[in-house]
Amino acid sequence: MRCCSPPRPAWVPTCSSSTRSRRSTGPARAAGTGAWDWPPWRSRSRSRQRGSTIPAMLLPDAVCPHSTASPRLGPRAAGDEVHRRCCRGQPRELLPASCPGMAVPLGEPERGRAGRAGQGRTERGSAGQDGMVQGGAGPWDHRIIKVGKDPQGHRVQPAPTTTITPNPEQGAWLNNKGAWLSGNGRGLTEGGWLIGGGPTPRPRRVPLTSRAGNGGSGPRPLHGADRCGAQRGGACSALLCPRGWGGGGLATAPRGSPSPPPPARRGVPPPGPRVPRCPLHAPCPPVSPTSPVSPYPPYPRPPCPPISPHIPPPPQTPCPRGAAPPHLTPPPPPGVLPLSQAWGRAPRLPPSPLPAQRRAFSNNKILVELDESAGVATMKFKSPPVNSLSLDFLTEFCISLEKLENDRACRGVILTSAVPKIFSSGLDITEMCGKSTEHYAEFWRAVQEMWLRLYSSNMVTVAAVNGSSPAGGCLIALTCDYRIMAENPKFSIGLNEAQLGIVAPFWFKDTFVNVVGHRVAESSLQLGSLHPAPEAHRIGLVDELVPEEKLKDRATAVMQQWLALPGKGGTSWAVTECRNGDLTCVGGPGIEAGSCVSVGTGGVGGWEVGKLSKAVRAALGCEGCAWHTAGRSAGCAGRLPPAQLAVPALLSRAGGA
Ligand SMILES: CCC/C=C/C(=O)SCCNC(=O)CCNC(=O)[C@H](O)C(C)(C)COP(=O)([O-])OP(=O)([O-])OC[C@H]1O[C@@H](n2cnc3c(N)ncnc32)[C@H](O)[C@@H]1OP(=O)([O-])[O-]
Repeated sequence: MRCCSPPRPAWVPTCSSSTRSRRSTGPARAAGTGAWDWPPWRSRSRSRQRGSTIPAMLLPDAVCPHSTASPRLGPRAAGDEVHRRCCRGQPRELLPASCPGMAVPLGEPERGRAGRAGQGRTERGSAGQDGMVQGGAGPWDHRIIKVGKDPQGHRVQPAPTTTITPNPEQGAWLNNKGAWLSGNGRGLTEGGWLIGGGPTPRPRRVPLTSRAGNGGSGPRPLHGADRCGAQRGGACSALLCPRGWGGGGLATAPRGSPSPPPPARRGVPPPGPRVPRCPLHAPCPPVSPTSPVSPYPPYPRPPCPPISPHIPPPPQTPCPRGAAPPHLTPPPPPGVLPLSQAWGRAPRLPPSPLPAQRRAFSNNKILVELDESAGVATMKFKSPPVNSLSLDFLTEFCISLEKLENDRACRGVILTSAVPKIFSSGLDITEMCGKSTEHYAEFWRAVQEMWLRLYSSNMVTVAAVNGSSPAGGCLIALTCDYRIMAENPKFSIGLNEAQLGIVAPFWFKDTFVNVVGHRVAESSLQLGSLHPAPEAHRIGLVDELVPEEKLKDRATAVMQQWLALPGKGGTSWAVTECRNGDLTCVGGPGIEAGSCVSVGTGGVGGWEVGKLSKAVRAALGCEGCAWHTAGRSAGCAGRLPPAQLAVPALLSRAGGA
């Protein structure tokens, strides 16, 4: 603990009276009382300033209580020692009168020597100047009075005395406020003012061994070594050391001596200890706990956590991307678990097939259901009571068929009825009587358009006849590629126009002949027969009979069979287009587009060229075509002459069938 250290004003000089007493000549204002003639600029003359100290001998010589702590030492020595330790740095007037240190001079007085003008440099030994460095009694007690000159040498108003404290451990200087001081090469500065001392150590100023090499073999003689504070009993101070470590700056350090410490930055402690600073003297004593070494208490660092010798593995987290599908993961070797099981994760199931995408659209007459995965559409007639082929029905039929034609996902169409026991009753009789001519023309164009579109469709067409199908209904079934009829004797099918007193158009007849043959067709057409399902199957009017409940599945199976053939739907016939009365083959499997050119004017119906005679094919100019279907455009259908006249006329022009 520190004793005798009451607080004092910062500007009050410390213990300077005793150090000045020996050489001062001026009278003391309050001799024996400890009063000070201070500050010096208040004195009338400089001589009075220099003599305004109280001789230490005049201080009361009492017994310091600290002297009892050192029985080995005498009263004076003990008091000196105690004062050095405990009472240093305190003004005399604040010390107790009983302290023997009051009667003990605190070391040799160090008077500043006037520096050269303009440099602000002060050196010891020049008493009576502004700068004054006073060697303290202890290693940390060095008092410096501001020189009263700015770094440019101009005389300025002196500032209060500043007490600096060297910190050998940290290699820096502290003022009495605990702030770090810096040096400018000519002395320590504080706030830009030179506060005394000689040149302070510069950064990395290596001992001048090179100078020794230039001027001699050994180190240069010490300059002012007798004034070294360490030799006087105190520790070496860089400021007071005559060897240049802050004091004289003229000596050369011996070889191998440690480098001088870099100048401490204000507020930034230099790294690492710097003792000893003087290579000639003993290391500075350890810092006394009572010394104002560092204003900052040691920062209590928290203890480091114990290091466990075993570092547990990180927790296993499932891979966000998951494992590869099983079908892509090679099977592990025998006896080795797959990674999915080793990681405790269930294997990923194979990707399920895409759900069947179904689309449906309907109108008032027809319901269309398209299975995109199968590429098959189902057209269900829903025009009760008998699915008669009215103008509206035919129009809706053509629109729905065209939609499916343009849909690349559709490759086949199954035609069936949503009306029980009735597939279609044929042409709507009400459309053919009591109407205008324009209506008749429109109706017949619609009938021909329906037939042409269905006959020339690139899609596979399968008729699932699930009810009676007379006349026009039979034509729809005959136009399809395949006919499956419900095995019900009550359901009948055929061209019965003769029973109505009308003649079936030639394209009705030709389509019928193409299916059942000429003789059967001739007999059936002449009689207008309706053939029950078994008979229709027997004459070849339908391809097969199946129970009604299996009609849909059978139609689907037949469709898959057809779709499995090469080419879309396995169509093997060409399509021609009628332009200005000419039939032009627009292409087909194995047939070059434009290779077939028709003859004559006027429209014709459709034929399968293979079914035509050689003369007809020669007349059409398409002998090279194995299969030929004519007529597709509406304009062609509009100019289509009556079938009864068209075919004979064409055949007669070609030279007869
Ligand atoms: C160049 C010309 C080419 C011509 C081609 C053709 O297709 S010509 C066409 C040749 N087509 C035919 O000859 C078909 C003849 N019809 C039949 O054979 C039967 O009606 C059936 C077997 C289709 C259904 O028998 P079922 O017992 O289940 O039924 P149901 O008999 O009780 O009749 C119910 C209702 O439907 C009515 N209606 C029927 N058909 C048509 C029609 N086509 N139209 C309009 N309406 C028709 C019928 O009048 C009745 O109406 P109502 O009196 O209730 O107001």
